[in-house]
Amino acid sequence: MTTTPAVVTLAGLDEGLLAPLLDGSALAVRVPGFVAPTAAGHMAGRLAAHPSLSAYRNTPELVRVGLSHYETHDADGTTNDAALVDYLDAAEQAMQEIRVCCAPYEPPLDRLWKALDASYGLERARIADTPMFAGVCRVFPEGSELLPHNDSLLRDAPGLPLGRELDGQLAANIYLRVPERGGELQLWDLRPDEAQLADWRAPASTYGADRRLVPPPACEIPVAAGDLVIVDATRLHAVSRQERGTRIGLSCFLGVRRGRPLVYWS
Ligand SMILES: O=C(O)CCC(=O)C(=O)O
Ligand SMILES: [Fe+2]
Repeated sequence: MTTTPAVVTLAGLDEGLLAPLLDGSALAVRVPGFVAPTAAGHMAGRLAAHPSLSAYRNTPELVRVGLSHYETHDADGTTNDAALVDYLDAAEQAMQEIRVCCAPYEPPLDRLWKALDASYGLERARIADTPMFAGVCRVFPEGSELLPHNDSLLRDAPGLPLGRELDGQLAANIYLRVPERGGELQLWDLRPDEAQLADWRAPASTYGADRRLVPPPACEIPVAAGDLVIVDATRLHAVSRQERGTRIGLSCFLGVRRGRPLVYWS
């Protein structure tokens, strides 16, 4: 078995930002201090007080501002048509409201998207002709965690043509507030297939693996407020328990299509 060097740290958004992930030579790319601490604190405070802050429709332990496409599925994987309509209808307004929470600072995901567009080409993912929502704000309350899982649009939304166009799926996270203890991003050098994931599935979870069954992670990134971290979402990853305090971040997926612009959504 070959091992992948864990984390590439960059001083800023350089041209080759995604190269170590696209060529599979690293598990994560990280830009420490992508958002200044004062700005990150301001955004976290505004987002944590947002009136729409609520739990995922299908994963009650996750709390967010903005809807994730993942929430438009029922437990058996079928699309919930009403949830999909709600998701698409709410997209523009939710993106605007998150930008308002960032003001007077430039919304950090907009800054990332601009840089990726300049380097690789980037467009909003669409369902039929309607742009998808992008840039969910996730709040991890004290005591919460994200079990080991991976993300694949093709698996999670088999009816969506976009899933079949993707050659890869990355996840970008910008951390705005981190707990005093816990909340590390855990990464595995593993791309488990569906049979393996089914064997590992935690009994009470709709999405994640039982930590006692999976091998120890290849690395743990102790994230700091203001950091940008991008990972290959198709590899196993998790967030350790927030032992004390909450963790707040902005997140989107980046779809990789050979010879075509990247696409982004949440
Ligand atoms: O919040 C994080 O650090 C990672 C969350 C995650 O699972 C993802 O972005 O796909
Ligand atoms: Fe994930």
